Amino acid sequence: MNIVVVGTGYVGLVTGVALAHIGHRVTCVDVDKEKVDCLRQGISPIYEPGIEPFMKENMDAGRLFFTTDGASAFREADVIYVAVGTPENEDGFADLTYLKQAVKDIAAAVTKDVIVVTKSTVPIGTNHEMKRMFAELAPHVRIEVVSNPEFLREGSAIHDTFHGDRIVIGADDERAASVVADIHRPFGIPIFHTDIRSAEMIKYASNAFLATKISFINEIANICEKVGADIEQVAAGMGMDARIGSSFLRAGIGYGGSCFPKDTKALAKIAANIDHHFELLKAVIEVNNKQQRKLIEKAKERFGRLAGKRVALLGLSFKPNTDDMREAASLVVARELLAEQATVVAYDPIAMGKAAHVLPKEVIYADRVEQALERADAAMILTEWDEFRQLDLSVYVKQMKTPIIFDGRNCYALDDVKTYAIEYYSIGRKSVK
Ligand SMILES: NC(=O)C1=CN([C@@H]2O[C@H](COP(=O)(O)OP(=O)(O)OC[C@H]3O[C@@H](n4cnc5c(N)ncnc54)[C@H](O)[C@@H]3O)[C@@H](O)[C@H]2O)C=CC1
Ligand SMILES: O=C(O)[C@H]1O[C@H](OP(=O)(O)OP(=O)(O)OC[C@H]2O[C@@H](n3ccc(=O)[nH]c3=O)[C@H](O)[C@@H]2O)[C@H](O)[C@@H](O)[C@@H]1O
Repeated sequence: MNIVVVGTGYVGLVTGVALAHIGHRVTCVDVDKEKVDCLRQGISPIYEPGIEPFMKENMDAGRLFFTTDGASAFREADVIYVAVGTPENEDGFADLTYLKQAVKDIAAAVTKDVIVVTKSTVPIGTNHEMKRMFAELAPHVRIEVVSNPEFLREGSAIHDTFHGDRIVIGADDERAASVVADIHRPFGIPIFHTDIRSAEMIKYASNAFLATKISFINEIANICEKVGADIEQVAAGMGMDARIGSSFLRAGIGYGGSCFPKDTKALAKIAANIDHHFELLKAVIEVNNKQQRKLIEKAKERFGRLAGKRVALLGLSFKPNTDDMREAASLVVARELLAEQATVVAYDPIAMGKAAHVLPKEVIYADRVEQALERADAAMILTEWDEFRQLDLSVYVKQMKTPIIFDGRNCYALDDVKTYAIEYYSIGRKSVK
């Protein structure tokens, strides 16, 4: 099958490489020339574990190509996957500018019938709007539109693509649905066939539900702190109930990333547009906004004023194993610390390059974790990188002016911390003083 993937971001690149790996001829198209130049040299513009060798293997096998020339690629395509960004608009709704441009580009180029598969997360009704646009802009060919939302996580994107829980295919046309199902069958993942609108909703509902789990466990953690219970124990005990499930019960400083924040807001907006006030989801968002500030609150309680304090920020990306800074808690924490006139020294094993573009310019960057901790009055752990989890706790004692840790990701066992002269504040657990 001759497949084209539009957009070479986290979703497009991983989808393209995976489809090439199972034997298709895949051309990935992006409007960003720099990205395409990089990709052609076998260099991934994003940090995603395992992606580069995987790319190279399929490029060398003559199955994977990268281009900015969408028109030529579209003309040859049997199936076109659309994986462009659908970021948040000013009013919280999904911005469909890139998607609509991709539709126009495809419509202007195709000369034969083709199936367009939407991987991008799009509001309910968007695939039908795309179909309408295709009918208007390219009446000479038949373009079927299939919704195939993506559920991969950054940092484990390749694993998720080959070991996902389900592949959702939303289609009006049975033939198009079966072509897309055949493409995906080699992954050996259960395929769920449904209508287009339900497929679009499955994506938003799934992300909103996972975000709800996180805000729920964070609220329980906040209560645990006040009643003397331990959130790690509580989550473990809850998770043993198969109806609840043990995943997504890690308390912390809230969810970030390119999708939960934008997709929860978009779903609330989709609901509001039809006069449904999604109170539960609004509370999930509100709880998350507060939770991202939790360590600042704790530090203020401990120090009173933060002015003049030197604070080491450990971890800048929104989660480990990615360099993605979109909606990372570090953005909120760094800004607030600087507003309180603290000095911020930051370290991240992978994301510092990207962080420097989006964090305030006053942030100082350290080359190593030890350097970030040097002479610090406090350390704040924002991302649970293995490097921090495995760090010998004596390093905090040795390097810091005062070894006071505010751990937003519960990286250390309380019993371990207690064996050092460390003051330790984490989420939903007793403080160690
Ligand atoms: N990042 C993630 O983990 C996941 C993202 N999604 C959804 O997938 C979609 C893509 O997300 P990401 O991969 O993170 O986006 P991204 O922002 O990393 O990449 C999008 C790419 O599309 C390119 N692009 C934009 N307009 C184009 C056009 N007309 N022609 C060709 N290329 C074009 C951009 O240059 C960029 O390289 C979004 O709707 C997102 O909500 C869904 C599941 C997971
Ligand atoms: O639509 C998307 O883009 C993707 O969004 C999430 O994936 P991702 O954002 O890459 O990462 P997650 O592992 O879900 O983490 C999201 C955020 O939640 C936080 N989180 C996660 C789990 C948890 O128990 N507690 C918690 O605070 C993480 O620290 C992170 O900030 C979903 O897990 C994917 O299924 C989905 O495809």
